[in-house]
Amino acid sequence: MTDRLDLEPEPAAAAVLFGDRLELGRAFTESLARYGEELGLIGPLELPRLWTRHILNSALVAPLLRSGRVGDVGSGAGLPGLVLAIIRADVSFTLIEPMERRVAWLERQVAELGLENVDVVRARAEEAKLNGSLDQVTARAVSALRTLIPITAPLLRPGGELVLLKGAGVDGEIGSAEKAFRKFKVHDAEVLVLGEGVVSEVTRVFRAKVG
Ligand SMILES: C[S@@+](CC[C@H](N)C(=O)[O-])C[C@H]1O[C@@H](n2cnc3c(N)ncnc32)[C@H](O)[C@@H]1O
Repeated sequence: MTDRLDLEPEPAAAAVLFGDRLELGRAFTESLARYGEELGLIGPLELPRLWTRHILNSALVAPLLRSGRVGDVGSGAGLPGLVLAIIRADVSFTLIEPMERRVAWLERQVAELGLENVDVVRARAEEAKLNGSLDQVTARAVSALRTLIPITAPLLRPGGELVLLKGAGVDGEIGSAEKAFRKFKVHDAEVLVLGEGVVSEVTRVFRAKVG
């Protein structure tokens, strides 16, 4: 599989984003390229753009994290949670994922990469028994804000922050999520566009405080 993958088409951005963790980032990406399709973690069409669309897309979020405890809801293949844990060794990550096969993959990657800042919890976010304990919550490609806010916001401590990776339709999602904003006390919401002029595919983040 790796012969179909251009592992690092944007080396300057990769060096800046990963710094001295670049080798670990490459090791994770190579594992995902090798086993991701077979394990149902990543579609075959995504392999050639694994680095630009998935790894760098996740890595761009790293500077938004404060030191503390971050939960990644619906980690799946480890996006963005494992990529962020590789870059931010100073942050404690809890990867929340209900599917057994994906949890096994995440646990194996944590062991193989030697990451000491990651716990993996097998659960749906709404059943994860983490309510009110996290400083920030990330999620990528899990669901629209209208349904994502009710499962992510309760995990945060008062004043905690949502850092949700979103597509180009994020403004429409915000318009449809007003009821959830009110119910879960979401405020100071903003959309950040990360990586403009640095990478070929920018990352959009919905960031907001809760409580
Ligand atoms: C489309 S995948 C995206 C995976 C990864 N975040 C990515 O960007 O590639 C959605 C993931 O969310 C998980 N998921 C769905 N509902 C969830 C819930 N209520 N709590 C936690 N994870 C959930 C699924 O099992 C799946 O792994």
